[in-house]
Amino acid sequence: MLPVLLPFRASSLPLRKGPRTPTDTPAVAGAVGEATGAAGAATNMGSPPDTSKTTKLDRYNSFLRRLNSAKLLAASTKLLFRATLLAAVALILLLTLHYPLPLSSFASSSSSSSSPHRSLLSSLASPSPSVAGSASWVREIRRSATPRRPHGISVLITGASGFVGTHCSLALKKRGDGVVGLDNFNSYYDPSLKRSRQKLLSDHSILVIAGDINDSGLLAKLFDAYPFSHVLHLAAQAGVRYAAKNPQSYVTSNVGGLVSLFEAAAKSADPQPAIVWASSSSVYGLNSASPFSERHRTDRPASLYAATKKAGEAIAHTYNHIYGLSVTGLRFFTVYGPWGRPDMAYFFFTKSILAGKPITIFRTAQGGEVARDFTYIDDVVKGCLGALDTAEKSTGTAGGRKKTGAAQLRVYNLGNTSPVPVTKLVSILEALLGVKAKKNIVTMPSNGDVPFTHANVSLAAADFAYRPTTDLTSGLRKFVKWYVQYYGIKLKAAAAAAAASRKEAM
Ligand SMILES: O=C(O)[C@H]1O[C@H](OP(=O)(O)OP(=O)(O)OC[C@H]2O[C@@H](n3ccc(=O)[nH]c3=O)[C@H](O)[C@@H]2O)[C@H](O)[C@@H](O)[C@@H]1O
Repeated sequence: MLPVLLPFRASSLPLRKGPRTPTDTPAVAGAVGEATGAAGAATNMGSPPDTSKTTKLDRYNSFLRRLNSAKLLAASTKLLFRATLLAAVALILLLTLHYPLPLSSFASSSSSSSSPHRSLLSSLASPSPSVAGSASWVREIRRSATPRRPHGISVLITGASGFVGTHCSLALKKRGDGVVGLDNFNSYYDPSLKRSRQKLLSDHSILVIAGDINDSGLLAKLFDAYPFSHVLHLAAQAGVRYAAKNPQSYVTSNVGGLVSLFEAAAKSADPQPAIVWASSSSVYGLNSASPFSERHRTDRPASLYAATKKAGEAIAHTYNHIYGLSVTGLRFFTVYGPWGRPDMAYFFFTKSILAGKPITIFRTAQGGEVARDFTYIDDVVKGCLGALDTAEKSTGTAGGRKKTGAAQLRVYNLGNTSPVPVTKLVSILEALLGVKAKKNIVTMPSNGDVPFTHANVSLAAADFAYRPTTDLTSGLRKFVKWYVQYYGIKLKAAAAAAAASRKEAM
């Protein structure tokens, strides 16, 4: 809320308008009063005082004094008003910087331009942010969080402007559930893509709050604003190889952020929500038994990323055990699709292939193919919704004081069940883009990658009918369609340019 200013109305004071005279200033008015008084005293010595004159003079003097003190008051009031106004403007500026615009303040024009991210940037300039905790902020949250169907759920989605977060938000909203997003819009990859996703969600009346999961005050306010039945916790530092470059960011988001969220859910939320969160197939690490089953060992992570996700599963156990939080971990297997993550291979391969630039394809130390159980986003979304729908209530009391019984604790693989070599992924992309890739085949660097992943999803199939249905070619076709539309690429022209640059390089 903006501070409400109630300025004095200087004009309501009895001040004379018109040109200034010497009596307009207190110093001159005082001098006039004193001189008149001295003259009066001299007259008193010789003859009876003309009381009518002195009384008039006294009245006149006192009127002048009142007039001048009123003017002084008016002048200082004006000064105070201006200073308050200035301070208010400074405060508004400060708050705008700290709390970027909520989604609802975006222009609601549903741009059909080939590059919506550009139109979004202009809409970001629109003012009127709501401050966390203010009445209008709470109203916006309640509007977005309230389900529109009988028995609908209300979900707080962290990482809502991320890849999986965006798709899950839309799917939940579509079926009538309430959704509020939280995202810190960090710059791990192009934040304008995250803002474009936010705009997409805005167009579907989904509010995304700009904020960090490590901000426990903000989390408390969110849980105060609405009794969310569920949290879908997707905010994380993703990426396997980046962990070697920026290890601390993984600890901050995937361990610190997770604890911060569990703390708020256990102790601030009333009632405690059920939590579904994103773990990762990477927890299987050096596991060689295949396909990966939830019963397999996960104590040999190959990257710090994997180690923080594994730590998350252990932390989930603790909060479930102590506070009765209902927690479900989902081990995602290399999720891909429209609105995807630019740090992932399928995404940046596409960009490089279209630009006629070389791509690096890893092979194992033994010279074998590296393969992934690439999973299409729509299948993963179905898995997320299935997990939310079958999540039982938490059993802890508000304030995290005690639990009334054992709470649900689950973990599921969400994969595609059919690993595909990376070389095959590249040849599918080449066919879809109509461009041959320039390939550098190198031995997989030992910075966290594993040679293959392969999901056994029988547990998710049994518990919430999870059945992946999208093969890699169909899924990549949808991705490429989105990619060229989003970036405004004319595929034929791009293919011709890439072919020309290939010829040049030969
Ligand atoms: O499912 C998972 O557990 C993980 O999936 C992905 O990790 P990753 O499978 O390594 O996905 P990409 O980075 O897109 O790599 C895909 C495949 O391409 C290979 N690759 C990657 C990069 C490159 O330059 N060349 C290359 O051949 C990788 O070795 C891998 O086999 C995500 O980045 C993680 O956030 C997620 O948790």
